[in-house]
Amino acid sequence: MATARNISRFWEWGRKIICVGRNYADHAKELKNAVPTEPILFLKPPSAYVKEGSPILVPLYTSDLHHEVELGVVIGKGGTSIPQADAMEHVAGYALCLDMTARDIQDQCKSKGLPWTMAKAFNTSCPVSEFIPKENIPDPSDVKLWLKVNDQLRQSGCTSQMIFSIPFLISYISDFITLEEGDLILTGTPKGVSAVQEHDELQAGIEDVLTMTFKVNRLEL
Ligand SMILES: O=C(O)/C=C/C(=O)CC(=O)C(=O)O
Ligand SMILES: [Mg+2]
Repeated sequence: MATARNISRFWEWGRKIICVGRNYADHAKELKNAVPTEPILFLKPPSAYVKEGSPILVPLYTSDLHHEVELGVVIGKGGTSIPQADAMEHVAGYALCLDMTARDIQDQCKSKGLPWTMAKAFNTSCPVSEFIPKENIPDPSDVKLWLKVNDQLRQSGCTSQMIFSIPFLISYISDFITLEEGDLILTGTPKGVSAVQEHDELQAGIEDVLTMTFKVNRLEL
């Protein structure tokens, strides 16, 4: 008999991870990019997930791995062409997420006009916290996020700074990618992204909600 899947373990479901890029003007500017007029999207595979207790692995081909702290939205009810007014009914909850990015590889991809897959979608590129039920974040448009590397504050931002809101993103994405229960949307990072090294400890948090900690290791051959 099939057992019911539990949304609080969404990372085990094998669903897609849809990421929004340059959704904070301060981050777009720090990397010398234009502020977008439409959402910029890319994907990570489910093999990108890593949970606390397991390390973030630096791919062998990068020497500039960056952290990006982001609010993740966990989809509870799937849909296509979801109206913005109904979008929040499709949210089961949230997760604190890191969009680990091989910045040197991303820069190479950008200059060659190639997709960002090697820079963004490698194993362990999506560290995630525990599932946060929707009720625990009554106003997702006013959530304070922070990230420290070895106890030094690197990122501090608020979802109120997002260019495209969560309801808008859900509606926009669902117009051409059907959203399914268990999908995760990464909503973009505020400024302060920087490089991490082997043996670093990353600590990130959502103010008044939760914190999470990850060690960085280099992938062994
Ligand atoms: O365009 C760039 O140089 C970099 C963009 C990103 O990495 C976008 C994000 O992932 C983000 O803004 O969160
Ligand atoms: Mg990102």
